[in-house]
Amino acid sequence: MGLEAWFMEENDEDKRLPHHRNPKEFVPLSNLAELGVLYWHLNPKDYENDEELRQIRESRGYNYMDLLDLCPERVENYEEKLRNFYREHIHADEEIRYCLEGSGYFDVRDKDDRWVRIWIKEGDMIILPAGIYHRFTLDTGNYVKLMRLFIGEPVWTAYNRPQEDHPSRKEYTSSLFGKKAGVALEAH
Ligand SMILES: CSCCC(=O)C(=O)O
Ligand SMILES: [Fe+2]
Repeated sequence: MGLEAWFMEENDEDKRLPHHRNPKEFVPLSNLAELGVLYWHLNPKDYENDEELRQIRESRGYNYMDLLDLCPERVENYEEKLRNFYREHIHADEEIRYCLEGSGYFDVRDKDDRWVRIWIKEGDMIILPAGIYHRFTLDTGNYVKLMRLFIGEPVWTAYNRPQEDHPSRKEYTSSLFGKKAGVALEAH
């Protein structure tokens, strides 16, 4: 069990297809952790009474919660939203998503700027750190229901790439590569 993630083959095929490389190149959870991506598997059937979810929310301060039922009937400007989700972007805050039904792909950039495709399914909860370049698409199942969590009043503002001067981006890259490297480069 666990989350599946892999290096993407970038081509013009439908973004909802898996885009595996040939041969497939899976990315272990430990590599995602190095990028600051956190993961839990929870029981989505009883999320209202889930003690594990309650503890995660409490320890990380996620007092805001809402549900995003990603289907044309329930979401205004559905096509436009999906297009925007798939534009490479960052946020000033963590992006916390818990999959209650369906599935989809979160793509994140690794240290070498390669796309890693993360397949989230029912019960998967992931946290993307502030400042990580990412995007989202449905898979060929065409449906997902997500819980969104946040600390305080939610801000979903997306800053499209490039954002190298954005404070959250700078903080993220220095957490990845170490502050010393950044200082050494600036001294030149
Ligand atoms: C459908 S939730 C994931 C899309 C995304 O990256 C965002 O909401 O910022
Ligand atoms: Fe996002």
